[in-house]
Amino acid sequence: MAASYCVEERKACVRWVEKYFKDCLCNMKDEISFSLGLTSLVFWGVAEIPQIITIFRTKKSHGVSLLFLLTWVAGDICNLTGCLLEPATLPTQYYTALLYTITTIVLLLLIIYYDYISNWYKLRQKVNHKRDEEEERKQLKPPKPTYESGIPIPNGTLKAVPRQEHYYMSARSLAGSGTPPWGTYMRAAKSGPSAMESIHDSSSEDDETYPASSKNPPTKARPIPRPAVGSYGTFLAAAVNLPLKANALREGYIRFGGRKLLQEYETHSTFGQGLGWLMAAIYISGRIPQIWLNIKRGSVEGLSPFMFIFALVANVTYVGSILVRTTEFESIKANMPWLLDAVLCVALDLFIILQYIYYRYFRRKEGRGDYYEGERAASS
Ligand SMILES: NC(=[NH2+])NCCC[C@H](N)C(=O)O
Repeated sequence: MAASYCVEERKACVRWVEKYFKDCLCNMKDEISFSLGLTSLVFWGVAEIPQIITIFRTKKSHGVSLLFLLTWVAGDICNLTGCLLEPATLPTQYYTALLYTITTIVLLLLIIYYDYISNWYKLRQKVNHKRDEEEERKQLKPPKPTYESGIPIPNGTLKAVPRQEHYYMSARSLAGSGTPPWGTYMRAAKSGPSAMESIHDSSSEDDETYPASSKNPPTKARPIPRPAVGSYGTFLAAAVNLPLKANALREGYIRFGGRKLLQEYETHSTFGQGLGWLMAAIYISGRIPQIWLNIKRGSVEGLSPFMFIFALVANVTYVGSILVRTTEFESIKANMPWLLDAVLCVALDLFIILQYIYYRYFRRKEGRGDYYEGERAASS
């Protein structure tokens, strides 16, 4: 790639920055701006890691507001698109947006796992365990035969059948019916002939009849076939490709002098600006659920203060990177949603950090916070 040249400074752009960030550093101001942008990128890259660790350690996510994280993801989508469409934004802004979108999605998946999937799995295990116990108990103590209840057996003489026998027979008759188990058609369509083979295999197993007096009655649950993993692979490939495509779009804009070109297409810029303002509104309002959650719980247990400290540093350096680069009114105006958002988020993060200090160190001593209650319960 041919290095670009700063006409004003009469020197080549910094090569690696141009190569990897598509940015040209001509002078000291550009270099400071880029360093600040890079600092912001690093801080955003690590900001959510302390919260991820806290959730991993406690296996609970009750300290962080799910709504707050959802607003982050919604804001991130607007941000990414806005950065792509607004030519006045810096390349580091775009890469930062890409990075924190990924870390927030990881954090969100972790919360969904601990709050929903893991709980649901534990509950299911409990239910299964209970059912197994009940079944075991039933088998140890077979119920007394009843002669009034039960489904009449076709071709059968009207003789009294003990209840337990009815249970085995009806289960077997279901297994032997022409209806294949749920999902087997799907497996056949996905995996072709080999799947058909396995279906036949399993149905031949089903066809085996177990005498009612057999020592091993067919009480074992039949495994339900799972869908093939291929479809997840397709999804993953598409997801990985998406940022690359977005990047290509951005690269295309830049290569063809896109920043200037896009400025000529007012509609793009207006749309980018609109998304920028929407993003700012979403990000700013997103802090409210977290502040409210802290107040409601009267505690900050399970919340990592480092997430907000790092976010604060990241937002300050982000503002710095924009303002150091240019003080031209036009550029500042175009970057206004990003600047305003970062400044207001700094103020709100400061508030959350103060909340943290209050609930963690002052309220605790007063004996009203969760910590105090928890400690009291543990010591008693
Ligand atoms: N997923 C993220 N971390 N997004 C970054 C949000 C940036 C925004 N200025 C804020 O502090 O809320």
